[in-house]
Amino acid sequence: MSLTLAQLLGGKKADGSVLVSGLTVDSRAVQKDNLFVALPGTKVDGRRYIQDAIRAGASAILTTPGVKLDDDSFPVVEDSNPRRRYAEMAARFYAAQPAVQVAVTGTNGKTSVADFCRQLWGAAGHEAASLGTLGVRSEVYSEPSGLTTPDPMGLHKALKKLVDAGVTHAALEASSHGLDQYRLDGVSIKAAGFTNLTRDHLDYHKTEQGYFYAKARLFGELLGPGGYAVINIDNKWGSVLDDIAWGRGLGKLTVGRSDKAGLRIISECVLPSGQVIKFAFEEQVYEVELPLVGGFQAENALLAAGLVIASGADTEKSFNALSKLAGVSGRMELVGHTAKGGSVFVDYAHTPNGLETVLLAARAHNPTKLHTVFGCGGDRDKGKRAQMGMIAAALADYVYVTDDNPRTENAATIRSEIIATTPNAIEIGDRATAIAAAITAMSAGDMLVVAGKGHEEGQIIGDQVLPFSDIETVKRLLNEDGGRI
Ligand SMILES: CC(=O)N[C@H]1[C@@H](OP(=O)(O)OP(=O)(O)OC[C@H]2O[C@@H](n3ccc(=O)[nH]c3=O)[C@H](O)[C@@H]2O)O[C@H](CO)[C@@H](O)[C@@H]1O[C@H](C)C(=O)N[C@@H](C)C(=O)N[C@H](CCC(=O)O)C(=O)O
Ligand SMILES: Nc1ncnc2c1ncn2[C@@H]1O[C@H](COP(=O)(O)OP(=O)(O)OP(=O)(O)O)[C@@H](O)[C@H]1O
Ligand SMILES: N[C@H](CCC[C@H](N)C(=O)O)C(=O)O
Ligand SMILES: [Mg+2]
Repeated sequence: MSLTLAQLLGGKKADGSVLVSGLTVDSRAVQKDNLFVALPGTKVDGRRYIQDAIRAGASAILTTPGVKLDDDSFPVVEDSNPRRRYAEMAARFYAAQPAVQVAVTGTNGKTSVADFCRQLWGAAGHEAASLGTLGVRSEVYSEPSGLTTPDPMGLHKALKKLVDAGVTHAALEASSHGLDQYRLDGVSIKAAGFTNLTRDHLDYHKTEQGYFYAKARLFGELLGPGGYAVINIDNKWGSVLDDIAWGRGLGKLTVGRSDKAGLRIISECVLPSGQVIKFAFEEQVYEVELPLVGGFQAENALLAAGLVIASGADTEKSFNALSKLAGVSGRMELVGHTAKGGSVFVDYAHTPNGLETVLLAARAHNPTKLHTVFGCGGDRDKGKRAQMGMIAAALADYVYVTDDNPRTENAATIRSEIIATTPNAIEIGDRATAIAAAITAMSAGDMLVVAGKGHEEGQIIGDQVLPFSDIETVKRLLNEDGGRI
């Protein structure tokens, strides 16, 4: 499959004889007639590899203005924002996207909301997909993913595969890195969702404002005229996005517990493995039994309902389908019970607010004692560590500090940065041993939340990924303990 460079530029002036067989940002992956996108990176300058790419068979280059090539007749597209241009070109290259697409951003809850949208559309009879941390998921086509928001070529290739397989509705996760790097700028979005914004990724964005601006691009730039902004307004940043949406004349639906929310949670009644939620929408009050644990899951489920309704789904059917939602792997997932009668949950909380939220959700079930096992990822925002330690110390009765994905950092150093604020923590570096110690210590009526890795099936140590799953580890230990799954 090849297009001309002129076609990729959307009819803008360019040599119609230059053929492009694919696009890539990595000179090492260049194949014959590929367009190489030479990007100034955060670690190295991709523009240094232009000659390598030409030697490997590239037919054209996309890069920033002012780059001099050995052969000045070689086709070069200059753009002061090459990442955005790359995303637009990737969209033209694959030229197929599901007719109804929504994107969701926020620090916590993106994967859950995207998954719930897929399920709600599925219940309405649509062929639907979700794309994000859990990969590309649909009944007809699935693939694993490396990134929450994939690189534009990977993303548009997946969207085309979904369309070819018959998918008409898709929910995409928009990570702050993805938005900041314009990965989604070629995607047509009917509605955009916001869950919340709390501390994360300050290693990359530096300040909370910088982090917010990246997320705000979804509402301020990506969502086109006629689009719908579906915003949880319980968080202060939600109101700012609400103003942005108002200023741009976008459709708006606010969600949350606030009196001002258009889709408003009135109350929740906790059940052993779910909750009854009462909520109001357009002068009507609804009551639904939601088979998901935790108030935050009610917020995510209603945001998903808001997104599917804003993008055309039937209101009553969407609300009714909430009672059939399946939990998302590794998100407040009840894995089983110990022989003595304690319950064990696996959750993906990897931010201070995420950990606080799940521990409070667990507390709402009145456990006799609350235990938690967690660590923090290496090569990621270090400021989260002391905050997560403090939160665990305040909210759990027993805290086990263990390893998450140390990546290239020293695991013991990461643990010590957490333990600095949780002095009574039990430190056990080996994650399976830490989970085993917590399970052994549990009594009847206790709860354990194993946090941080959720659905993950590997532990990243150095540049190796070793097989490891919290869910499988808990199952194995509960079996050994004589408990039930
Ligand atoms: C920090 C970050 O987001 N980095 C992204 C960024 O890379 P970079 O600018 O740092 O790349 P670099 O290493 O400096 O290299 C610059 C350029 O030179 C190229 N290069 C490099 C060497 C060479 O020999 N030839 C060559 O062409 C590279 O391909 C690159 O295009 O741009 C690259 C594409 O050009 C992305 O692949 C890369 O994502 C990396 C893989 C990554 O790990 N990103 C993570 C942090 C991420 O995006 N995570 C979010 C999750 C966040 C959340 O959950 O909230 C996600 O969406 O998954
Ligand atoms: N609405 C919410 N408010 C606060 N915490 C939440 C909320 N939703 C999820 N969480 C917490 O965040 C964890 C991750 O949830 P989820 O995977 O849906 O988020 P995400 O935004 O996709 O995360 P990532 O940034 O890794 O892609 C959950 O396991 C839970 O601990
Ligand atoms: N998308 C998140 C995932 C974190 C998961 C946690 N297990 C870790 O490794 O820090 C990030 O890249 O920050
Ligand atoms: Mg996610």
